[in-house]
Formats: sequence, C-alpha cells, structure tokens
Amino acid sequence: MKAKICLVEDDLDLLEALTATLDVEGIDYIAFDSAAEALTILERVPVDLVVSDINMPNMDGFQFLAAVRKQHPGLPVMLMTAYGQISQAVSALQNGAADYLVKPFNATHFIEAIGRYTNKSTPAVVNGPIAADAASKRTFELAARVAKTDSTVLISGESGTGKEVLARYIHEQSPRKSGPFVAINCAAIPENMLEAILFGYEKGAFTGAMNSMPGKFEQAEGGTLLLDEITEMDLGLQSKLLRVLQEREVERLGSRKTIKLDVRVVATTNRDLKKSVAAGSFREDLFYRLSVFPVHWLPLRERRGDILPLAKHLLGMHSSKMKLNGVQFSEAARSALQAYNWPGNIREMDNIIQRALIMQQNGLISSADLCLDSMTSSFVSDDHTVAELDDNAGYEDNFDETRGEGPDLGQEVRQREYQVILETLRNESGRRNRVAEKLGISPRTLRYKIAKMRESGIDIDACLAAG
Ligand SMILES: Nc1ncnc2c1ncn2[C@@H]1O[C@H](COP(=O)(O)OP(=O)(O)OP(=O)(O)O)[C@@H](O)[C@H]1O
Repeated sequence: MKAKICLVEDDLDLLEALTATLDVEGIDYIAFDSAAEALTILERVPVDLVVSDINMPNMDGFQFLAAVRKQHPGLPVMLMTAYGQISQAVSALQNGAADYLVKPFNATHFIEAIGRYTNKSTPAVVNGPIAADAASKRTFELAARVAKTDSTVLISGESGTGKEVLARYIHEQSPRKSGPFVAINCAAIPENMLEAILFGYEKGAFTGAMNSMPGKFEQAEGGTLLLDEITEMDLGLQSKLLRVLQEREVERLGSRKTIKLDVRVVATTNRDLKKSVAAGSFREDLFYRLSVFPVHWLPLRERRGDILPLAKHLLGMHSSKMKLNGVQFSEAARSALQAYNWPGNIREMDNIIQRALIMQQNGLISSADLCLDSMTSSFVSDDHTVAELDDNAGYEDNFDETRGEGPDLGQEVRQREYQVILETLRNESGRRNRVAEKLGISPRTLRYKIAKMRESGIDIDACLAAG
C-alpha cells in the first residue's frame, strides 16, 4: 500500500517546495493551506501521516492536532515549528504529536522524518537501538533470534522501557523486514472504534462509515502488526482477536468476505498479564496464543549501564532536531543522570533531556537543568497554589501586557527569561508576589509566564525542589 501524507502549511512557497519534494520521491499526498479544510477532507480520504505547520491563522497546528486526535485516533501527526520556538516542539509532543520538525529543514531531513512513520523498512531509532548494559544486549540477542521465526511475541515491561523499539527491532531483523510494520496502540483508541480499526470495515457498516477501510491487519500484510498495550482490549474483542490469530484470516465489519492474512503479531503490555488472566480481565487462551515467545524488558534502573549511553544518544538526537548542536552534559549532570531511579524509564529521560535543552546555558546542561530531584508537586508557594497556576485558560486571549512577546522572541531570550524567573522563584522561596515585585512585572504577568513555562514542558515544582 502506498503511503499517503496529509500536508498542511499556510506558507504557500513552503507548501509548494514540500509537495515538490514529495513528488520527486513518489510519495502520495494531499496538501492544504488551511487546517479546517484538511480536517474536512480527512473525513473522506484515509492517510498514513499528517504533517502540519503550527502557526496558522484561524485553526492553528495545536487545535488541528487536537481535532485529528479526536476524529482519527491513532493517526500520527508531525508538527512543523519555526527555529527559535523549541518550547513549541516540546508542547507538540506533550499534546500528542508523534514528532516535530524544526524549520528550516532540507529535503532529505523531511523525507527521513516522514519515512519513520510511513516507510515500512525504516528503523524507529536512527543507527539502531542502544544496548550497552549486558542485560539489554541479551534481550536484543534473544529478540534477533526470535525474529527469524514467525512466532508471535509478547513483550512485557514498565511503561517507557522501549517495548515498541524492541518490536520494531524484531521486525527489522525478520525475513519480513521489507514488508510493512504497522503499530496500533489499543489504549489510545476508543473502545467502540478499536474493532473497526483493527479489522477494517465496509461502507455503511456503521453510522459514519462513509467509505470502506482496510483494517490494521490487512495493512500489515506481509509484515508485522504491533498490538501495543493489548491488555486494554475488552473481553469481547479479545475473543475476536483470538479467532483471527487462529484462523489467520479476517472479515471486515459489514462484510462476509474472508481475507487471508500473512501477518506476524507482536503484542506489548505494561501489566503482569498472568495477573490479568487470574483477575478475569484477560482471556487465558489469548494469553497462551500471544505468549508463544515472551520477552521481558527490565526497567532502566535495573540496567544502569544503558543510562549514560541512552542520555548521550537522546541529547544528540534532540539537539540536532532543535538545531542546538554541541550541547553537552556537565560532569555533575552525568552523575545525577546515573544516580536517578528513572520511574518513567527512557520516555522520562527523553522528556527530561528535551526540557534540559530549553533550560541550558552556553551549551552545557547542568544538574539543575535536569530538574531530577522531585517529580511531585510538593512545592506550593505561600501566596498561590499550584492549582491556580493551572487555571490559566484564556489568559492569552485577554491579556495585553505580554502581547507581541510570544512567538517572535528569540529562543535564547526566552530561555534566559525562564531561567531568571526560576532563579527568582528559588531566591524568594516561591513567594510569587515578591518575585513579581523583584522582576518589575505584575503578579498576573508572572502567572501568565509561569503558565507558559509549564505549557512548554517545564516542571516548575520539580525545578524548584531541585534548586
Ligand atoms: N534502546 C533504545 N535506544 C534508543 N532509544 C530508545 C531505546 N529504548 C527506548 N527508546 C526511546 O524511548 C522512548 C520510549 O520507547 P518505547 O515507546 O519503545 O517504550 P514503550 O515501552 O513502548 O512505552 P509505553 O509503554 O509507554 O508505550 C522512545 O522515544 C524510544 O525511541
């Protein structure tokens, strides 16, 4: 199946350049200069990936992202942000974007980024996954061996340990590597849509089915289907899945035609599936069917030899994406990374490093920039509560004091501003009225700025606690 991209960019010159690049590469696409129009067409035209600008009039990239996530759960969205607006990139990921691209980017970079979501043979982690600890090396060796067979694999492990990375690795190492790798996150799709998305449907099969649509099983024909977070599937759908796995054929909703399948299934779970079976929330027969070959990913804290190599890898990846080349960890930052317990595993490390890149000065990430000490919201100032900070909806629309400071501010100025606010908060033990007074701004401006910092991924309470 040919990949189709939905491209949204209001800068017509850039839109033309991007479509020309896609034409040269022979990648199928639909292109729009407005998000609202794209949203309407997406109702009728299935695509594999949405690539959209953020700063657009009327419906901006974030609003578009929210609408796509609601109407097309599971469809990856990549947002394009302008150079100097790194915090937007971080917000994009926090709001559920699959990825981001910092402008300006060249054609190769663009095609590579798209390829991660559409090109069936592109690995998820550039230059291969990191495995420095002996335990991880063993896991990857095991995965490489099982990849050569056609057996179903069940990958278990805490959230963020790299289960999807391992699943892709299995696909890449398998004889199916030139076929598609299709992933579906069962937890991210509303229960009533999961069956249709997995098995496909015919036009009119249910209200809103305006066209026939192949399911994920069909899309993965000849390749690998990753059923991410399999425990989130209800018992009824579990029986249907079991039947598909046993018969190796599928019927679209609203059709009696059976479609033969040649698909290898990899499932992941962050729960103890045996416990789910014992509790009656997971079918025992499906458990045995899936766990023909179980692989368990250790949490990061139990394979500490991976911590620094992963941190270096993620720093390299994000600094080059953010166009902040040459940024390094200080010695103290390295020690802090190594000593930390990583409850959120590699996904947490990924977020922490992106945030540290916003916080760092002069190309050196200090241990304070990592904000590692406390991830709980224990810090509440004496004159304002954390809840009050969250209550910032609408500020942007009716608040003139900061107008014009947002998107055009250079990245360095923004970083410096964040740092000054944090430093003053620390010095004043979080008393926001005093901080506002010291900085010569109104308490309301301070609240707005703090809300912006939180939106861009800075955990203020953790940073202050780490102070
Ligand atoms: N060995 C690795 N090398 C490089 N990057 C990795 C590795 N393992 C994980 N990552 C990165 O860490 C992040 C989390 O990985 P992944 O999505 O595979 O975890 P997961 O266990 O499937 O998470 P969840 O349970 O939350 O879905 C991703 O950004 C991934 O690219």
